Amino acid sequence: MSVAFPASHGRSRAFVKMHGLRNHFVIFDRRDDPRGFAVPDIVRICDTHTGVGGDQLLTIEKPSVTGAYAAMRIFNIDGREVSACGNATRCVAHLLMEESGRRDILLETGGGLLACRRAGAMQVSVELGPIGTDWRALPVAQEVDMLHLPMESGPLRDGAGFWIGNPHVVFFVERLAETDLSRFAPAIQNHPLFPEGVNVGAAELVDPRTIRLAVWERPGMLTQACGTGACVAAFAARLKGLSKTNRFTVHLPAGPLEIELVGDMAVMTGPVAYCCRGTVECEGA
Ligand SMILES: N[C@H](CCC[C@H](N)C(=O)O)C(=O)O
Repeated sequence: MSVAFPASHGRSRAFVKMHGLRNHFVIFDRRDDPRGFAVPDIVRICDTHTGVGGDQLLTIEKPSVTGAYAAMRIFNIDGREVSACGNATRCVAHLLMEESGRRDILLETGGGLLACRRAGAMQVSVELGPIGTDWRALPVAQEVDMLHLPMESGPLRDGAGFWIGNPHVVFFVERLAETDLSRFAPAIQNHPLFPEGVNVGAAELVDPRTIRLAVWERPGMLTQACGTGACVAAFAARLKGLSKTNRFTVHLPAGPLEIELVGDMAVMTGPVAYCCRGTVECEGA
């Protein structure tokens, strides 16, 4: 089945909107469309009041590496391009597997070439990693112990930092329900040690294979789910010696993701869904 993007005319551009655990995305196919998106367009399209509404805008592009079925570019709601998004990867992989009739594809992203495969009618698995533990990868402005970051904000203490295509820090807390992330995470996200900012997770280890997680994403918002954050929380639990298992269920505000750790890779499995499709007006770039 081919994915029916509506026809684009003039300034109107066809989109498909999808969500992965309510982390929602406005997706455009640029494989045969040279027009880019200006920052004000991205901001307006992602805003529910002026556009479609989404946590990120995604574009599907022609791949530049052999073996990749397509490439995906990812833009935050402030128009800044970022290099990874786990939930978006599942959504776009699903769309492209429907288009091609394939059960697995390689998707090129700024954060690497990602192996994606069907795990159910509306379930997709993605291999994310290798997860970087070097301070230079995040990046951090100076050498620090990445498993014990030298900063704190309220209940957020003794965090760990990782690169999984994008930068994350995760803090284990006693009780997530009592952790006001929107109050304490901005000081971490904007800490001078993180010249490119960072996605900030608060995780509660419920039992050795169950984590509750909330993520304050760049550029400064709580999302209903964060796939890369879930992988990093599971990886951090193991590296910090809090758990010895390889298989975790990570419960995000909108529901669970299954994470399997294989060496320094994380295989994330979770749902995808279509929201709507249509056209939106753009100035273009
Ligand atoms: N929600 C996404 C992560 C987006 C991260 C992005 N906000 C950044 O600035 O790196 C996920 O499912 O992995």
